[in-house]
Amino acid sequence: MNDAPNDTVSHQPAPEWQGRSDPEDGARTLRLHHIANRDGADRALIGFACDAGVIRNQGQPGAAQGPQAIRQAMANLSAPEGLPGFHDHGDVVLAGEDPGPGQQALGLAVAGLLRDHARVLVLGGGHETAVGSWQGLRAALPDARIGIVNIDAHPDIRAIGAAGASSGTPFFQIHQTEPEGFNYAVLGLAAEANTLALTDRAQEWGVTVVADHALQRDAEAAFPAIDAIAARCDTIYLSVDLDVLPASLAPGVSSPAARGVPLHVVEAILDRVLATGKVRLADIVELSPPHDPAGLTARVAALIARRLLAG
Ligand SMILES: N=CN[C@@H](CCC(=O)O)C(=O)O
Ligand SMILES: [Mn+2]
Ligand SMILES: [Mn+2]
Repeated sequence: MNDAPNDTVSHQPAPEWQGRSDPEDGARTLRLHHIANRDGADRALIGFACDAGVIRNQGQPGAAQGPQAIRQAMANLSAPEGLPGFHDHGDVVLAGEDPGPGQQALGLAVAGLLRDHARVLVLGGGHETAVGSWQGLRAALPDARIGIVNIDAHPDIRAIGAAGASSGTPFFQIHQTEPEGFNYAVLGLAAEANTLALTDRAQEWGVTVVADHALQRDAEAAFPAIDAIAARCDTIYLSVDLDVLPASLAPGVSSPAARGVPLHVVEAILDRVLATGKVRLADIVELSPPHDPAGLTARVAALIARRLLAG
């Protein structure tokens, strides 16, 4: 990994992956912890231990513990058929109040990993993770038309106020950097959780929005948006904010959803996006372990991570 840009950022090496083994059942007993850090794997994992953006966004701190909790929940999941392995590159850790230096370090790391891997999965962190994820993809693919698919109750296009950039501003920041060719779809938006100013801005910027109401039974309503972005873009950055899920399943986020989009619908959306063959980069954000006492949200995040590594 590249050197951290300043002393508020450090790198925590990947932990040892450990878990259950069942040798008595023969060869096909691999779990994710068995295939972590295997030579030749073309999938990479990196964490962003940061909740500075959530705190600035008046949210609940805790997302900095997200990467470790997701890894732990992943370890004993079965290794999917056809996934030979993945490399874990540890965490970029931000200690300060400004997420910027951490996002920059994450971006450098992601860019490096994209050179050697077909897909990189980032474990956040608050949704400020997205700025680092996107910077890494842009650095690795300077000429690509990037499409962004964000599965989220919120568009996260808040203007930057006195507090500075936060977990509510990442896609505003990306739009500021590249207003031309801003290809952004938000799937699962909850009208009640966003002011009209934000939905107006989304409309003004040509953001594709599919409401949570349209995604209660199945994922059909999201397919045209996914297919259109795939047709327009060379590569897709897929971001999954766990607060899109109902609070009954994902209580451990800063801003839990009363309604939310059911997990089977989120999974069908993921499969459709992965089936485009254009996902080089994905992230899972907003897990807050202190608000997840039973570890349920981490388990849901782990299922999503497994799918994103495999698909
Ligand atoms: N990451 C973004 N989160 C939401 C949080 C809203 C809330 O705390 O109620 C947002 O900024 O819109
Ligand atoms: Mn978000
Ligand atoms: Mn959200």
